[in-house]
Amino acid sequence: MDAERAKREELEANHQALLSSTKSQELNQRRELDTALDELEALKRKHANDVLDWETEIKRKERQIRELEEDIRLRDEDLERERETVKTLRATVSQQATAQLTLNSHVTALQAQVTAVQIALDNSSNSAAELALKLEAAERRITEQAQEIAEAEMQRRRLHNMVQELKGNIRVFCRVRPLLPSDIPPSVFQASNSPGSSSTSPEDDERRKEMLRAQIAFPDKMDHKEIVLHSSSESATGQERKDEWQFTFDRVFEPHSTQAEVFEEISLLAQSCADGYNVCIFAYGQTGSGKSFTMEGGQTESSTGMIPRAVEQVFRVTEELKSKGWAYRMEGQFLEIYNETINDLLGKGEFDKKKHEIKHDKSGRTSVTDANVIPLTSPNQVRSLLAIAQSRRTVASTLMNERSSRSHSVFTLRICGENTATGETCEGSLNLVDLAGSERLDKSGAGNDKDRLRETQSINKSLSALGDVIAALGEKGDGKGDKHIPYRNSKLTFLLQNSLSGNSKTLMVLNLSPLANHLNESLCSLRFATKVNNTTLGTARKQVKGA
Ligand SMILES: Nc1ncnc2c1ncn2[C@@H]1O[C@H](COP(=O)(O)OP(=O)(O)OP(=O)(O)O)[C@@H](O)[C@H]1O
Repeated sequence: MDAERAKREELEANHQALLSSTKSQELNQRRELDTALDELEALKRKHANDVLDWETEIKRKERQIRELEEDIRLRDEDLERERETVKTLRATVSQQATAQLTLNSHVTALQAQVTAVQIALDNSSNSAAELALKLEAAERRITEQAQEIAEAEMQRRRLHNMVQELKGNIRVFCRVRPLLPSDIPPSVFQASNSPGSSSTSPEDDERRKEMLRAQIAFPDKMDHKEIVLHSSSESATGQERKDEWQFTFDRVFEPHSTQAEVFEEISLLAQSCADGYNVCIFAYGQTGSGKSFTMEGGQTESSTGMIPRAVEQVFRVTEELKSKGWAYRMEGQFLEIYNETINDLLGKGEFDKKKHEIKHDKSGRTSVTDANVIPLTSPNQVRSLLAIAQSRRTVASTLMNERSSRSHSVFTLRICGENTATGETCEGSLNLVDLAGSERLDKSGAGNDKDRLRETQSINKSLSALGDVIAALGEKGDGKGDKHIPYRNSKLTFLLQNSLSGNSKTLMVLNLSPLANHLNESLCSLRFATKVNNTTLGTARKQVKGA
């Protein structure tokens, strides 16, 4: 029994020990469990945090993905466009390539042509070189011949000049101006353009112009010395009456003659003032007949008048004579004679109020008191002086020419030369005179206007004084040595006294209007010029020519 008890006790003890060990084990396990639970809790929290972080990250990534997807979409679009462009470019490149091929074939064809042309050109330049040589030789020949012709012409002119001088020192040229558009009354054109008119052809216009023209013929086609005027009229008995007037002058210029052609004939005369002659060139004729055009000319090179051409010629000659030891001094004076009063056209101010007097000294020099005498250094300077003078000229309106010059203008170029090598000196003068219109009273429309009447009377007085002086000089040449020369009858003749007598050379250019309306005026002018032409100035007698 004891044993059983002991055993039971042992068992109880063991059970007790086991229980306590189990208890402590349980305690331990519980502690471990708590720790594990704590850890689990911490892990759970961490996990929740991690989950939150991941969710945020995922959202960010999703946004990035969306952005990337948009980017990709845009890029795809770009790519598509680029592809289209590439496609178009490929098509263009392919077209260009085709065009290039075509061009290449053209270029090849052109190169072949160029080669052919080059060969032809080489051949041509060889023949051109040969032709150039021939041309050069021909040009040389032509230049030589032209020089020979010019020398022969100069010789002819000199001989002609000598013959003229032997005949006497007064010459008369006659120049007929062309018909101007301003000569044609508007009614002529109205008639040709009126609705009822049967024809408007240029031939008809020409025929109508022909009716306005005076019948003037120039029969002498060789020497150009004759002019013939015709007129036909009806007599009181109804019969047709034909008249013809024939005149001969030293030279007759037809309407188409140029300023250069007229000057050619007077160039020797102009240059002889450098040899010490007194030269006087007058332009005579009715208003509007072309005196100012002949003497002063127009604005263009070809229409330059006798005054600027003569001045240029004198400058040229004096320049040429420098090589022969001559030195020249030139001076100019430009006067106007209006109503028998002298105006200085080179004076200062708008109007010349000074009273000028003409003086002749014993040595044959003429001077005008208080008139400006300007040293001349170049033709250009003379041109500007002429322009100043022109603007100062007295012009007034008459029925016959709107810008009618109612005064005489006298341009004087005085030239003094000295030859330092030979000791010679010479003094000459060139007077270029643009006379006032020569028409008679009734035609100029002066009848009703007192001032115009006075102008016309003084113009007529001085022109007839000029005629009388020339006639008296002619009679003196005829052997009536003591013949009185009425220089003092007009300012014009008194001013030109020394240039009209002695060794002076005088040329009168008679200007004529081409109009039938002016035929009577033209006849008066032609008769006056014939009287002058039949006069002898100087030593020899001029031959009388028929009129
Ligand atoms: N040979 C010509 N060629 C062309 N036009 C000319 C010619 N002669 C004259 N004329 C023109 O005729 C018109 C009248 O000429 P200009 O004024 O020279 O006449 P004028 O005789 O000097 O007249 P005025 O006595 O009034 O001075 C001008 O318009 C001028 O340009």
